[in-house]
Amino acid sequence: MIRVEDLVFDYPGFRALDGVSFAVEPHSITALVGPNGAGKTTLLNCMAGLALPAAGRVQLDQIDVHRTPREAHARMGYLSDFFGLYSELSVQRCLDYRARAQGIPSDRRAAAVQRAAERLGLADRLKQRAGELSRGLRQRLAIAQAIVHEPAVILLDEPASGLDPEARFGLAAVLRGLKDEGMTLIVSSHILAELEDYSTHLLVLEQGRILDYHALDGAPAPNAARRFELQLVEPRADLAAVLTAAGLGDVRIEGRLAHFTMAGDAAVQAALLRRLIEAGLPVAGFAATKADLQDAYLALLKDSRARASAAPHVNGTKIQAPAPAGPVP
Ligand SMILES: Nc1ncnc2c1ncn2[C@@H]1O[C@H](COP(=O)(O)OP(=O)(O)OP(=O)(O)O)[C@@H](O)[C@H]1O
Repeated sequence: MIRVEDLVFDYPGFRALDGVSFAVEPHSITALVGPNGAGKTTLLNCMAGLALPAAGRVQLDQIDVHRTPREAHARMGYLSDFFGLYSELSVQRCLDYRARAQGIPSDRRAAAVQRAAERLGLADRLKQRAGELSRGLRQRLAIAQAIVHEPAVILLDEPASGLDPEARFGLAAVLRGLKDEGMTLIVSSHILAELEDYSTHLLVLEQGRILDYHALDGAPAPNAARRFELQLVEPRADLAAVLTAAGLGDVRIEGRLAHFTMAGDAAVQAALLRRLIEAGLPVAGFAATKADLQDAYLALLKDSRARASAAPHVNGTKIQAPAPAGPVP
């Protein structure tokens, strides 16, 4: 659906994207994460055709975004991290204005405005001025503007920034809803806890390069070790010994809770549970724990930085002048 190939983007004297390649599946939500300055906004700007890369290309279906940007924009919505709204216009006029800008014919415009407002939960605010809306509703209006032309893909740069927990929760539901209706979303954010709730893929960028890109909702590999939590009715002094004797890895005990890793399918889990009960442990609960996206992300960055500092030459983000030809003095 979207294919990014060997993308390189330079600001004067500074390489912000360095050989970025990935492909986005249709009807997915890709969480784009990375430290400040990693290149997320630059990547989204390139994907939206708003910044021209020094090398590489972005394709939306078969359309080259930089060669035929208008064609691409007809199928794409984009929300900048610093979006502006016409605060004196009503919600309806804001959406109508954007619908006109997108070239939606006049006989379809009112329906497009209504549909976008409904999708974002703004149908009862159409007469209200944009400047009177709360921050959360302004964010929704900005997204409604970005999807008024029913794009297949929407790129959102930090849509949750500045929102309170309730508004962020509402935004997550909106994004899930757009995906369920068939859109493909790429969302940059620093709020990993929420991304985990609605994203299907995670793309980690650091210093202009992809550090990791994987699906979040896929079933774990059959033999992959997973983390489990065991709850007892009351603490037991022999808990660690029983778990270690059962061959479990990375055993950690906190009162009546134990965490450990193990590989294996449901039959292996059932056998372990039977063994624990036969050992006399008062088991109150036993389940695989959800992977913590934030922990995984921080571990990834730590690992990458450790590798970078160990390497003799880090591929720096400063653009180096080519080495002069000829003998080295
Ligand atoms: N106009 C510019 N001129 C020079 N360098 C720039 C310019 N805009 C961004 N940069 C640099 O490019 C790098 C990538 O910036 P970008 O804004 O894409 O990162 P980001 O991951 O979106 O950061 P943040 O999470 O802070 O929004 C940063 O080091 C930034 O300082």
